[in-house]
Amino acid sequence: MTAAAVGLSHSPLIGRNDPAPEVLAAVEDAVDTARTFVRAFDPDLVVLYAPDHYNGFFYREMPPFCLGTDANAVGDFGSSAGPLPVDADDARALARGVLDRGVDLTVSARMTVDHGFVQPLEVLFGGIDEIPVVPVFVNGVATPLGPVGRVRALGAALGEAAAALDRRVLFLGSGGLSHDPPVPVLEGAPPRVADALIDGHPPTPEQRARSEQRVLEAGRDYAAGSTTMTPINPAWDNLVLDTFKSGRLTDVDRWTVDWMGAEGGGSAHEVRTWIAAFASLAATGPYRMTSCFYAPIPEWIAGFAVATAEQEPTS
Ligand SMILES: O=C(O)CCC(=O)/C=C/C=C(\O)C(=O)O
Ligand SMILES: [Fe+2]
Repeated sequence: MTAAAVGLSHSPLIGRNDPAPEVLAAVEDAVDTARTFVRAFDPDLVVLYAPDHYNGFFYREMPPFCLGTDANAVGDFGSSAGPLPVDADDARALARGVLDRGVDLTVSARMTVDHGFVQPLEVLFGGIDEIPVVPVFVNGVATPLGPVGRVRALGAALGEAAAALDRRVLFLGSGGLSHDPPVPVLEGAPPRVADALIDGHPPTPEQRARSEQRVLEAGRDYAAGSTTMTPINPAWDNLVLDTFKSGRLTDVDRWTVDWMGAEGGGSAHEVRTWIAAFASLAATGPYRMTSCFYAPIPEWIAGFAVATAEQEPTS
């Protein structure tokens, strides 16, 4: 088995509230580097770790992580809708492998996913149906959140299980570093919002358009400097990226939920997807980061990063 990893921030504001042309050009360059890396690696399976934003997972029962043997995208924020080409046999084998290694993984035979899953497939592969995937939801939004070390354990167990497949596997983590976009919170929510977060009533097109407009306005306000959101934190983002770069992944076991939220804002927990992806790669042997780009981009409400990593060649 051959493995590689990519971490890629997502934002619903990409293409809708873009930064200055020179910033956009730098991001496009970095994403191009990642695309070239992926093309050269030529994966035949993508294990995609991504969060959800109350489109597929709700408080009626909110797992810390869940592997899909089948998945359908809702098409929020202009992302593609429809089925993901899930490799159900590999998905089942990986689920068994993770459970065998003592990580209590939830499995879904009909997973609903949103832009968190779709955007990296569109950005890196040009669409959602270009490559077989095994989608793995990693909760990075809905509190309470469990210990970060368990996410590392999930990634490691899945990486070990993947090593048994005769595959070229790309572990892909989707999510921002420090960022605090307007995502609804159950605690203190008005009854109508709480009901939606618990039961997951699919929004009407008008409701979806209103919440997308809210995020767009928040991005504009944030870029203009008038906001109450937690600021993007480049120092923390660089600490996080250095952790992946150095391979000192056990450091994350000391990261607390409170610390991450205080340093990086309410959606900083999405970086759990990167932790899972790098832990999966690390479980297959030593790795090295081959590219790493970072920029704080207020227009996207994102500490935005893209990084690629490959296995160290064996001598
Ligand atoms: O307001 C809503 O109902 C949805 C908000 C939402 O989905 C925001 C998503 C933001 C990100 O995915 C992000 O910045 O990571
Ligand atoms: Fe997100």
